[in-house]
This record gives sequence, C-alpha cells and structure tokens, in this order.
Amino acid sequence: MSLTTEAILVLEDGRTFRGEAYGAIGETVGEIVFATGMTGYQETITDPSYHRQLLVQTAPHIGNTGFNSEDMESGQIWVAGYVVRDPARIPSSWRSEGTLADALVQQGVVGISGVDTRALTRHLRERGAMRAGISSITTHRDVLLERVLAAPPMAGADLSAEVSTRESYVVPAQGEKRFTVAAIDLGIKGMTPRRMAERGIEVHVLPSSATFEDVTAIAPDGVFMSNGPGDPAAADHAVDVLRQVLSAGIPYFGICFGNQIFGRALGLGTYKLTYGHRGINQPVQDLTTGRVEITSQNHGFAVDAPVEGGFETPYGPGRVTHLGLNDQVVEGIALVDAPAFSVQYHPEAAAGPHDSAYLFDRFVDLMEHHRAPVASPPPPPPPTEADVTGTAGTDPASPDPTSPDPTDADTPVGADAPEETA
Ligand SMILES: NC(=O)CC[C@H](N)C(=O)O
Repeated sequence: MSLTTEAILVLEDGRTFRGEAYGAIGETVGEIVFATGMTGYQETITDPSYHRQLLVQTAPHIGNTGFNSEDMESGQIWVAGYVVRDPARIPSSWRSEGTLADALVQQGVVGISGVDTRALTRHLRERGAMRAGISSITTHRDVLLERVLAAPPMAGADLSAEVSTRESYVVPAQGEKRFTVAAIDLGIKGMTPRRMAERGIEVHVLPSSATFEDVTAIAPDGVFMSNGPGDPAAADHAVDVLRQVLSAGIPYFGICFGNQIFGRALGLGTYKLTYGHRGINQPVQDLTTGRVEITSQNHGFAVDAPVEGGFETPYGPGRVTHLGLNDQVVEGIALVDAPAFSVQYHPEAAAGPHDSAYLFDRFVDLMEHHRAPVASPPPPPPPTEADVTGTAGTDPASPDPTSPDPTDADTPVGADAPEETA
C-alpha cells in the first residue's frame, strides 16, 4: 500500500472533483477536454496539439501498457494536466520500458486519478470544453478556482511557436527519393513525416515561423502544414504563407490545424466546437467515393463551409470532401481545379486505425500530376496582399518545371483516388 496525496480538480463553472495525485505533485491550469480512445494513451499525450489542455481519458483503466521510447509522437508529454479514473498499478507489455506514472513525474505533468470520469465527461458534453485546474498543493476549491478564472482561454490562443521545432530538419525518403516536401511544423506528430518518407518523400520539416521564401528555397514538389495547438483564427502567419503557396500553384496537403489554416486561406471561417472530437473511432465519409472511414481525431475547432454545392475561393471553386458522421462537422476540404486539399483528422493514425492512409497516396498523386514550377511562380489571382516575389535564387534543381500553368490540373483534387495501398 502506498501513501496517496489528495488532489482536486475544479472547472471554471465551479464543478469540483476530488481524487488522488497522479504524476507530478503540483498545480496546473488549462482547457479541459476528453478523449475517448481505449488505447494509444502514449501517442495521445505526446501529441503537441494537446499543449495547454488538461486531458480526461474516458477509458477507465489507463497505464496498463506502460510507457516506452518508441511510441512518442514528439519529444515530450504535452498535455498540461491528466485526469484518469483508475491507473494501472503494474504495466504489462513486452514493449514497456517504465510506468506512465513515472513518465508523468519525470516530465513534471500534474494529474489526478480516482475521478468519476464518466460524470465529468457528461458534464463537459453538456457545458462544453472550459478552463479547469488540478492541484495537489492546495485542496481549497476557491483558491484553485480563482487561478482557473485567471487562466487564458483557448479561443484566440496562438500557440504553434511554443511547440514547433526551432531548427529545420530533414526526414529522408525511404528507398528511392521521388519528391521533396516542405512540411511546416505547427505542432507536428512524429508519425506524419514517416508516413510521407515511406512513400519516397524527402520531408524538410520547417519551423512555424518559416516564410514563403524559406519554403521555395528547398524547391518543394509539395507543401504540407501539420496539426497543432491553439485557435486557427489566431494563426495569421501560417495563413499568409499558405496563400502564397496556393498562388504559386504548389501542391498542398494539410492535416488538422493544416486543414483549418487551408480553410482560412480560402476565405472560410473557423469556429469552436462545444466539446470537440478526440478519439480513435470517429466515423468520416469521403464524399468523393462514398466510403466511410474510422478515423483518429483531436480537434476543438472546425472549418465553416457549406457541405453541399461547393464554394468560391480566390483560387477557384472549392468543396467539402469529407464529413463527420456523428455531427456533420466538415472534416475535409479541397480546391476543385487546383492541387490542394486537407483533412481535419489524422491519417497518420498514431494512435488510431489506418483507414485513411490513402490520403498520403492522394498527396503523392497530386505531386506527380503537378510538378510545381517553383522557380518562377506565375501568380494566379492574388488573394490579399500576397507577396509572391523573391523566389530568385531558389534551388535550380527544381524537378521538371515543365508546366508553366499551375492550374492545368488534369486530375481534379479528390477525384479518382488511387486504390488504398496495403
Ligand atoms: N490536432 C490539431 O491540429 C488541432 C487543431 C486545433 N488546435 C483544434 O483544436 O481544433
């Protein structure tokens, strides 16, 4: 029997739960959200998109497969706090190298266990995600509540720079190199460049501060923007860069935050969902094929776009390509006549099912059909104050810049998707 330390969880609306300290002793505040995955807690808590969020695991038993050095989605645990019902006392997995509790302690992540996570989740489903705090230092509800109410809300938060790599790095292509991609790290998960590398893509991961000139300097065949924390409405720099990418006709693929940034670049709005989508069994329909995929998701914001009939953008017509079947939330968008698309969920599937891996093949397909003339971008309709000059001096090794018109799409985005790879 070990001694336990009391801990308290207070939501900004005053709802209070008492339990035991789990992980580091201390105090933390953030936005409280719940994730429904029954497995994959390590991949989940190391996803940088959880920066500044307290995560509730609805699966009651957590920690049973321990913690290891292989399943990290980034260099650290990013959740700002952790709420569980019943932590495993002894992990049991041949891959385990230590306990989850020890990893939380080592990384200073404050948590609470013994919480009625079902009651808590029902509360969040009704009232929505909100600020909350966990403390094992004070058990005085009012003291903690005051700190919670002083914490910044998630709406309006610009957080990518806090999680992004500081230096660029390259993930080499596996096997023969077929393409070069500039991947802007807004909070990228480690599996994403690997899924590209598996397809012969050399991935240049760039910091969130990267400019359009930084992107063109590597003469990419395609540009990617990653998942990431915070409110897309605050991510103006990424939106600006993406507008220049789209004006230059360089193929684009975005995941999650990268989908919201794409939406904004096309002139669409974003909004905050009541409690978001977080889990690994979220059904999504690909409206191009009609096929339903079970997806991994982690988002609290979404793109506001008309599901039927398409919409106009500064780059030609756009359309919704994927729809969440639980609540009809837009889960993917694309340009119809230009090589750019994105999804709100996680085809890299860490953790989660692999149904959506075909999207990486779609990106490859786009790059194959639209070798980008990055050395001399002829800008089609400039959206706002797009700055598409200054590409002189880019890498002359730009592959096959044979197509002077970046909009000469012979394969509409999303159409005739290649068969799913094994
Ligand atoms: N995983 C993500 O990229 C999340 C995007 C954004 N921070 C949201 O909560 O919707």
